[in-house]
Amino acid sequence: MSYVRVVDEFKRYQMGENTIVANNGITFEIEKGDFAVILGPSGAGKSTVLNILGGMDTPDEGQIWIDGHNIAEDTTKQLTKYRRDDVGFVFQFYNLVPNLTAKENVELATQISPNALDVDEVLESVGLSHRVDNFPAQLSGGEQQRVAIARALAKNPKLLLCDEPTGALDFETGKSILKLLQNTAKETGTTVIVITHNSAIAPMADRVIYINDAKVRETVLNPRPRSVDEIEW
Ligand SMILES: Nc1ncnc2c1ncn2[C@@H]1O[C@H](COP(=O)(O)OP(=O)(O)OP(=O)(O)O)[C@@H](O)[C@H]1O
Repeated sequence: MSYVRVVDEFKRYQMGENTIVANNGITFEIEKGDFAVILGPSGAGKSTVLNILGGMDTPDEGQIWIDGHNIAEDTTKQLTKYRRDDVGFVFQFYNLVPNLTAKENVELATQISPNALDVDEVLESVGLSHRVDNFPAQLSGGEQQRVAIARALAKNPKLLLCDEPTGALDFETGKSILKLLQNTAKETGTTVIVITHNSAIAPMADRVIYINDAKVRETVLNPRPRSVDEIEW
Protein backbone atom coordinates (compact mmCIF):
# COMPACT_ATOMS: atom_id res chain seq x y z
CA MET A 1 0.00 0.00 0.00
CA SER A 2 1.23 3.53 -0.76
CA TYR A 3 2.48 5.63 2.13
CA VAL A 4 -0.31 8.17 1.58
CA ARG A 5 -3.60 6.96 0.15
CA VAL A 6 -6.68 9.17 -0.07
CA VAL A 7 -9.76 7.21 -1.10
CA ASP A 8 -13.04 8.78 -2.26
CA GLU A 9 -12.78 11.74 0.08
CA PHE A 10 -15.61 14.30 0.28
CA LYS A 11 -15.69 17.61 2.14
CA ARG A 12 -18.71 19.88 2.07
CA TYR A 13 -19.22 23.27 3.70
CA GLN A 14 -22.67 24.60 4.55
CA MET A 15 -23.06 28.31 3.75
CA GLY A 16 -26.59 29.26 4.74
CA GLU A 17 -28.80 27.31 2.37
CA ASN A 18 -25.96 26.49 -0.03
CA THR A 19 -23.66 23.49 0.21
CA ILE A 20 -20.16 24.06 -1.16
CA VAL A 21 -18.51 20.80 -2.21
CA ALA A 22 -14.83 21.59 -1.71
CA ASN A 23 -13.64 17.99 -2.30
CA ASN A 24 -15.85 15.78 -4.43
CA GLY A 25 -14.62 12.18 -4.31
CA ILE A 26 -10.86 12.83 -4.17
CA THR A 27 -8.62 9.77 -4.69
CA PHE A 28 -4.83 9.70 -5.03
CA GLU A 29 -1.69 8.00 -3.74
CA ILE A 30 1.77 9.26 -2.79
CA GLU A 31 4.83 7.11 -2.10
CA LYS A 32 7.22 7.56 0.82
CA GLY A 33 9.98 10.02 -0.03
CA ASP A 34 8.07 11.53 -2.95
CA PHE A 35 8.28 15.21 -3.70
CA ALA A 36 4.61 15.55 -4.68
CA VAL A 37 2.83 18.59 -6.01
CA ILE A 38 -0.92 19.13 -5.83
CA LEU A 39 -1.67 21.60 -8.58
CA GLY A 40 -4.82 23.51 -9.36
CA PRO A 41 -6.41 26.94 -9.72
CA SER A 42 -7.70 29.04 -6.86
CA GLY A 43 -10.78 27.49 -5.27
CA ALA A 44 -10.06 24.02 -6.69
CA GLY A 45 -9.99 22.43 -3.23
CA LYS A 46 -6.23 22.12 -2.64
CA SER A 47 -6.11 23.68 0.84
CA THR A 48 -9.02 21.52 1.90
CA VAL A 49 -7.03 18.41 0.89
CA LEU A 50 -3.92 19.67 2.68
CA ASN A 51 -5.84 20.49 5.86
CA ILE A 52 -7.35 17.00 5.86
CA LEU A 53 -3.96 15.34 5.23
CA GLY A 54 -2.55 17.39 8.10
CA GLY A 55 -5.30 16.43 10.53
CA MET A 56 -6.49 20.04 10.84
CA ASP A 57 -9.83 19.17 9.29
CA THR A 58 -11.78 15.93 8.89
CA PRO A 59 -13.47 14.59 5.75
CA ASP A 60 -17.22 14.02 5.56
CA GLU A 61 -16.57 10.73 3.73
CA GLY A 62 -13.61 8.70 2.61
CA GLN A 63 -10.37 7.21 3.89
CA ILE A 64 -7.09 9.00 4.58
CA TRP A 65 -4.36 6.39 4.99
CA ILE A 66 -1.01 7.66 6.26
CA ASP A 67 1.69 5.03 6.84
CA GLY A 68 -0.91 2.27 7.13
CA HIS A 69 -3.28 4.14 9.45
CA ASN A 70 -6.63 5.68 8.43
CA ILE A 71 -6.70 9.06 10.18
CA ALA A 72 -10.29 9.64 8.99
CA GLU A 73 -11.31 7.30 11.81
CA ASP A 74 -9.18 8.99 14.46
CA THR A 75 -10.65 10.56 17.58
CA THR A 76 -9.93 14.25 18.26
CA LYS A 77 -7.27 13.18 20.74
CA GLN A 78 -5.57 10.88 18.22
CA LEU A 79 -5.63 13.67 15.61
CA THR A 80 -3.99 16.08 18.05
CA LYS A 81 -1.18 13.57 18.58
CA TYR A 82 -0.91 12.99 14.81
CA ARG A 83 -0.58 16.75 14.13
CA ARG A 84 1.96 17.15 16.90
CA ASP A 85 4.12 14.10 16.18
CA ASP A 86 3.77 13.30 12.50
CA VAL A 87 3.12 16.46 10.48
CA GLY A 88 5.33 19.41 9.61
CA PHE A 89 3.59 22.43 8.10
CA VAL A 90 5.09 25.19 5.98
CA PHE A 91 2.88 28.15 5.14
CA GLN A 92 3.11 30.90 2.54
CA PHE A 93 3.79 33.61 5.14
CA TYR A 94 6.19 31.58 7.36
CA ASN A 95 4.21 32.12 10.62
CA LEU A 96 7.29 32.45 12.83
CA VAL A 97 7.05 33.74 16.40
CA PRO A 98 8.45 37.28 16.05
CA ASN A 99 10.04 37.60 19.49
CA LEU A 100 11.93 34.31 19.29
CA THR A 101 15.19 33.83 17.39
CA ALA A 102 15.50 31.42 14.46
CA LYS A 103 16.88 28.76 16.76
CA GLU A 104 14.21 29.34 19.41
CA ASN A 105 11.47 29.07 16.78
CA VAL A 106 12.80 25.65 15.81
CA GLU A 107 13.30 24.58 19.45
CA LEU A 108 9.67 25.42 20.16
CA ALA A 109 8.58 22.72 17.74
CA THR A 110 11.04 20.13 19.04
CA GLN A 111 9.81 20.60 22.61
CA ILE A 112 6.45 19.06 21.72
CA SER A 113 7.80 16.29 19.52
CA PRO A 114 8.93 12.83 20.65
CA ASN A 115 10.98 12.22 17.47
CA ALA A 116 12.81 15.56 17.43
CA LEU A 117 16.08 16.00 15.56
CA ASP A 118 19.06 18.08 16.66
CA VAL A 119 18.10 21.74 16.19
CA ASP A 120 21.55 22.98 15.15
CA GLU A 121 21.93 20.20 12.59
CA VAL A 122 18.54 20.94 11.05
CA LEU A 123 19.29 24.67 10.86
CA GLU A 124 22.59 23.82 9.19
CA SER A 125 20.84 21.54 6.69
CA VAL A 126 18.63 24.43 5.54
CA GLY A 127 21.70 26.68 5.19
CA LEU A 128 21.09 28.87 8.21
CA SER A 129 23.89 28.08 10.68
CA HIS A 130 25.07 31.69 10.45
CA ARG A 131 21.64 33.18 11.27
CA VAL A 132 20.51 31.10 14.27
CA ASP A 133 20.49 34.01 16.72
CA ASN A 134 18.59 36.42 14.49
CA PHE A 135 14.95 37.36 15.00
CA PRO A 136 12.53 36.89 12.08
CA ALA A 137 12.44 40.64 11.36
CA GLN A 138 16.22 40.55 10.83
CA LEU A 139 15.91 37.82 8.17
CA SER A 140 14.93 38.00 4.49
CA GLY A 141 11.75 36.31 3.30
CA GLY A 142 13.70 33.35 1.94
CA GLU A 143 15.62 32.99 5.22
CA GLN A 144 12.39 33.14 7.21
CA GLN A 145 10.94 30.40 5.03
CA ARG A 146 14.08 28.32 5.68
CA VAL A 147 13.49 28.73 9.42
CA ALA A 148 9.89 27.62 8.90
CA ILE A 149 11.08 24.56 6.96
CA ALA A 150 13.67 23.79 9.66
CA ARG A 151 10.96 24.12 12.30
CA ALA A 152 8.77 21.65 10.41
CA LEU A 153 11.64 19.22 9.69
CA ALA A 154 13.01 19.27 13.23
CA LYS A 155 9.98 17.25 14.32
CA ASN A 156 11.17 14.51 11.94
CA PRO A 157 7.65 14.34 10.52
CA LYS A 158 6.08 11.63 8.37
CA LEU A 159 4.71 14.34 6.10
CA LEU A 160 6.01 17.79 5.26
CA LEU A 161 2.97 19.73 4.02
CA CYS A 162 3.64 23.02 2.25
CA ASP A 163 0.93 25.52 1.31
CA GLU A 164 2.21 27.78 -1.53
CA PRO A 165 5.68 27.90 0.11
CA THR A 166 7.09 30.23 -2.55
CA GLY A 167 4.01 32.41 -2.89
CA ALA A 168 5.52 35.38 -1.05
CA LEU A 169 9.04 35.07 -2.51
CA ASP A 170 10.74 36.41 -5.62
CA PHE A 171 11.65 34.03 -8.45
CA GLU A 172 15.24 33.17 -7.45
CA THR A 173 14.47 32.87 -3.74
CA GLY A 174 11.42 30.75 -4.53
CA LYS A 175 13.59 28.44 -6.60
CA SER A 176 16.11 28.03 -3.78
CA ILE A 177 13.29 27.07 -1.41
CA LEU A 178 11.91 24.52 -3.90
CA LYS A 179 15.38 23.09 -4.31
CA LEU A 180 15.62 22.69 -0.54
CA LEU A 181 12.25 20.89 -0.49
CA GLN A 182 13.22 18.65 -3.44
CA ASN A 183 16.56 17.79 -1.78
CA THR A 184 14.84 17.14 1.55
CA ALA A 185 12.64 14.47 -0.03
CA LYS A 186 15.54 12.94 -1.93
CA GLU A 187 18.11 12.97 0.87
CA THR A 188 16.04 12.34 4.01
CA GLY A 189 13.19 10.25 2.55
CA THR A 190 10.65 12.64 4.04
CA THR A 191 7.43 12.71 2.03
CA VAL A 192 6.99 16.30 0.88
CA ILE A 193 3.64 17.55 -0.44
CA VAL A 194 3.39 21.05 -1.91
CA ILE A 195 0.16 22.68 -2.97
CA THR A 196 0.38 25.42 -5.55
CA HIS A 197 -1.35 27.05 -8.50
CA ASN A 198 2.04 27.54 -10.22
CA SER A 199 2.20 24.94 -13.00
CA ALA A 200 5.90 25.70 -13.63
CA ILE A 201 6.67 23.69 -10.50
CA ALA A 202 5.17 20.47 -11.95
CA PRO A 203 8.24 19.18 -13.87
CA MET A 204 10.39 19.11 -10.71
CA ALA A 205 8.02 16.81 -8.80
CA ASP A 206 8.07 13.00 -8.66
CA ARG A 207 4.29 13.07 -8.80
CA VAL A 208 1.80 15.75 -9.80
CA ILE A 209 -1.84 15.54 -8.77
CA TYR A 210 -4.01 17.90 -10.80
CA ILE A 211 -7.11 19.11 -8.95
CA ASN A 212 -9.82 21.19 -10.54
CA ASP A 213 -13.36 21.92 -9.45
CA ALA A 214 -13.08 19.70 -6.35
CA LYS A 215 -11.91 16.57 -8.22
CA VAL A 216 -8.61 14.96 -9.17
CA ARG A 217 -8.43 15.32 -12.94
CA GLU A 218 -5.10 13.56 -13.51
CA THR A 219 -2.07 12.16 -11.71
CA VAL A 220 1.25 12.32 -13.56
CA LEU A 221 4.42 10.51 -12.51
CA ASN A 222 7.78 11.97 -13.53
CA PRO A 223 10.34 9.18 -13.72
CA ARG A 224 13.03 11.83 -14.10
CA PRO A 225 12.02 15.00 -12.27
CA ARG A 226 13.82 18.11 -13.51
CA SER A 227 16.30 19.86 -11.26
CA VAL A 228 14.95 23.13 -9.89
CA ASP A 229 17.84 24.92 -11.65
CA GLU A 230 16.35 24.02 -15.06
CA ILE A 231 12.92 25.46 -14.28
CA GLU A 232 11.76 28.90 -15.42
CA TRP A 233 8.50 30.76 -14.79
N1 LIG B 1 -14.24 26.81 5.95
C1 LIG B 1 -14.89 26.98 4.80
N2 LIG B 1 -16.18 27.35 4.78
C2 LIG B 1 -16.84 27.48 3.61
N3 LIG B 1 -16.31 27.28 2.40
C3 LIG B 1 -15.02 26.92 2.35
C4 LIG B 1 -14.24 26.74 3.53
N4 LIG B 1 -12.98 26.37 3.17
C5 LIG B 1 -12.99 26.32 1.82
N5 LIG B 1 -14.21 26.64 1.33
C6 LIG B 1 -14.61 26.66 -0.10
O1 LIG B 1 -14.22 25.42 -0.68
C7 LIG B 1 -13.72 25.63 -2.00
C8 LIG B 1 -12.29 25.08 -2.09
O2 LIG B 1 -11.44 25.89 -1.28
P1 LIG B 1 -9.89 25.61 -1.05
O3 LIG B 1 -9.38 26.68 -0.12
O4 LIG B 1 -9.68 24.20 -0.66
O5 LIG B 1 -9.32 25.85 -2.54
P2 LIG B 1 -7.81 26.11 -3.00
O6 LIG B 1 -7.63 25.30 -4.23
O7 LIG B 1 -6.87 25.85 -1.88
O8 LIG B 1 -7.81 27.63 -3.35
P3 LIG B 1 -6.66 28.76 -3.09
O9 LIG B 1 -5.53 28.37 -4.01
O10 LIG B 1 -7.35 30.02 -3.51
O11 LIG B 1 -6.34 28.69 -1.65
C9 LIG B 1 -13.82 27.11 -2.27
O12 LIG B 1 -15.02 27.35 -2.96
C10 LIG B 1 -13.87 27.72 -0.89
O13 LIG B 1 -14.56 28.94 -0.89
